[in-house]
Amino acid sequence: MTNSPQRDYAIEVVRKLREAGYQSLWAGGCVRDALLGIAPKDYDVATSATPDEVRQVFGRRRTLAIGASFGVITVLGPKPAGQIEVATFRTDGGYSDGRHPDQVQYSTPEHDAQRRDFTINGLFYDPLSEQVLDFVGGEQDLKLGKIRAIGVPEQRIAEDKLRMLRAVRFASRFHFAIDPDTLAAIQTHASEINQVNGERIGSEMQSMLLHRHRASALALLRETTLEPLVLPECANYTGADWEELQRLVDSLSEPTFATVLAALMIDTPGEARIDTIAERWKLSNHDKDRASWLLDHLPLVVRATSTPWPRLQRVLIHEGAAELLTLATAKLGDDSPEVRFCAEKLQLSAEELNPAPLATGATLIAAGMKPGPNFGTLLEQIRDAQLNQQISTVEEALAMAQSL
Ligand SMILES: Nc1ccn([C@@H]2O[C@H](COP(=O)(O)OP(=O)(O)OP(=O)(O)O)[C@@H](O)[C@H]2O)c(=O)n1
Repeated sequence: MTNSPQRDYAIEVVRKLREAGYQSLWAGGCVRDALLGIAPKDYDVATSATPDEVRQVFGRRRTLAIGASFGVITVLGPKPAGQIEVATFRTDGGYSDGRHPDQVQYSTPEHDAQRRDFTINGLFYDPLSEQVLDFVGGEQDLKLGKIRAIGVPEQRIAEDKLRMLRAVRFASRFHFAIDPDTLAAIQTHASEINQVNGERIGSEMQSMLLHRHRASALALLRETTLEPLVLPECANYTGADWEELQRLVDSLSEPTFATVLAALMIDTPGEARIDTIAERWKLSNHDKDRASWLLDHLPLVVRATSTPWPRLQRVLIHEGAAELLTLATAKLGDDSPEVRFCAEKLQLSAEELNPAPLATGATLIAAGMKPGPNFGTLLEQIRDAQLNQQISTVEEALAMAQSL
């Protein structure tokens, strides 16, 4: 694994705690990723030190205690290293809200591993001796390519129903299989995913769908029977339409979330299609508006070669144009005449593609025209004439305004 400031600091944190007499190890997702040869996006440290003791070791000014009631202290590293979450080994009590433990009891690495979701996420690693500590069979499952709940799958799901979607996310991300007992438990309890708040579901779906294995995620959502609950918009696709939807999302090249959403809704009729999902997942206005814009304007690109140029030009100068082209390319293929036409136009210089308007409201007022309700339409017509290269000077624009 290559060194990074974050990794170096995560080793340093383990060393400092060890020097102060506490047990300390890397834990969870970072161990899994490192063993898979993937650079972890963040490092979590688990320790026998209590939150107060962690703060003493690193100093109050270098720590944040936001998660202290769950045994988690954030240790702030030097700038490029970012921050490391240091969690005291714990056994969680019941989860009456399905998310937060009712009470937290400090414990040992063995017990701490048992409270985690899947075996591949239940591993510890000592970066000083380079030893893996595995109490749950996670190393074996990493080799076998298996997502297996730790202990009794029903219990792990009952503690946090979102784990059903996490299983799909990890299985699709790593191309792993969900172990039969874990899969059966998810199928039995799928309807309980409705108890999880929409925002958490949305953010889980976002990371699943942004990953390039998003087509496998869709197939797994169907297999686990979670699909009609989390993505009912796609649940009616069958046969060739279902195959086409998977092909389409698979062909998206490094899409934004809005682009994936638009792809998923491409054949869903109705004005409110994006609004419904946006409401359900509490999407940002940006994602919601952009996805709707993409769906509204895709037909213009699909007919690019017969769309009047100013109309298409308006679309291509919009800040969503690159995303629209990603969607159109996935739909039509990168050698389709329409996609090639738009891609070529996008290569034009900014001045050619988006020349400064010859006239604005202020230009018309300065020329003595009275502002009125028809000003907007007038300016649109002038802009169209300019983009069509029928006029090219302010004088011509004013003459046109006065003649309309
Ligand atoms: N519902 C959850 C969420 C998290 N965890 C545990 O907490 C660790 C960290 O969780 P998180 O950061 O959400 O996920 P990662 O496994 O780090 O995965 P990612 O790379 O997607 O962040 C997990 O590895 C797992 O051990 C869990 O048991 N149950």
